Amino acid sequence: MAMEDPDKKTEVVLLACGSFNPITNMHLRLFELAKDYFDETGKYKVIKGIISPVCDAYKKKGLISADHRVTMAKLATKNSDWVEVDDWESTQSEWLETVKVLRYHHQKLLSSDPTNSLQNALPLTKPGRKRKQEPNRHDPIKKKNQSPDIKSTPQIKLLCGSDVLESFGIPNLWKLEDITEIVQNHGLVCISRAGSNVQKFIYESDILWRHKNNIHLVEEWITNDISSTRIRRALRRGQSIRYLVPDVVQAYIEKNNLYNPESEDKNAGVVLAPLQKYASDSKN
Ligand SMILES: Nc1ncnc2c1ncn2[C@@H]1O[C@H](COP(=O)(O)OP(=O)(O)OP(=O)(O)O)[C@@H](O)[C@H]1O
Ligand SMILES: NC(=O)c1ccc[n+]([C@@H]2O[C@H](COP(=O)(O)O)[C@@H](O)[C@H]2O)c1
Ligand SMILES: [Zn+2]
Repeated sequence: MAMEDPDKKTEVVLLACGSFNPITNMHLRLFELAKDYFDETGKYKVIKGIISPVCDAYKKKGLISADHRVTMAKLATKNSDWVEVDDWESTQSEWLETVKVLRYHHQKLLSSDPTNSLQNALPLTKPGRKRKQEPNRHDPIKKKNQSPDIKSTPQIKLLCGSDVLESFGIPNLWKLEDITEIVQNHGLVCISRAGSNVQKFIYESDILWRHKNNIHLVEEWITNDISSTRIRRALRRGQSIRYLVPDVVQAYIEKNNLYNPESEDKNAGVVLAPLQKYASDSKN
């Protein structure tokens, strides 16, 4: 039997995309749950977590400005030594598909990796020269053949709750090619509730079933139904949100009076960006 070599663990970066309107303790828990899961496999090492708040052009009802959402996420992760906030997606003027955010962070990891010879040979910014898609390192054989001092670029996996996975089934919300690229080239980590039917959902989808080895289901045993919607609702009703969001986030919300009936009316009656995009696609 092969001995476990800690140096040969596959490094993983977790990327969570969402509104974070506002960030809650549960969002932070997602990262801890996923990290524990990967640690326990003995095969992966989570080296970083990235929170990427969606941009304002997503047009979700009640979505307050990205500036505030990013600031709150940064406050919430100030004490974490491995989870950080990236504002690249949030500062885009148009809504971006999640797969594009994954691609961006994958490229960023490649370009920051000094041991990556592909990167040295093909500069990212070279115009008119299309980079070949970097093969992912899901092949354990390939990994074993690498010399121990050469670290492969980490894999970047999309971290989400089961509602996001199940939203793959909503018509005109996700493109099949995007779902395919996410599960085939990157991977998905889904935090699910005990007894949730994510497994059935995967079973019923040919594409998810084909790539089920790249979909990690993490069971959340200490269940917690905190959601941003409920936080905003409590705030509108003047109820306490203490212990549901970090104290610094609560203080920031109160100081800036971020959530009220008016803010909840933002984008009322506006169609969500992906629905707008793909519904018009299917008409053309
Ligand atoms: N209680 C939870 N359990 C599992 N996943 C969660 C939970 N709350 C949020 N998530 C996940 O966090 C990510 C960001 O979600 P989002 O910003 O929509 O937060 P939310 O709390 O679901 O907000 P909203 O109520 O506005 O939809 C998503 O992947 C979502 O599935
Ligand atoms: N086709 C897509 O890539 C697609 C569709 C719907 C939502 N999303 C993303 O999923 C996340 C969902 O966030 P909410 O649960 O707050 O709506 C957002 O980051 C959004 O950009 C992506
Ligand atoms: Zn949500």
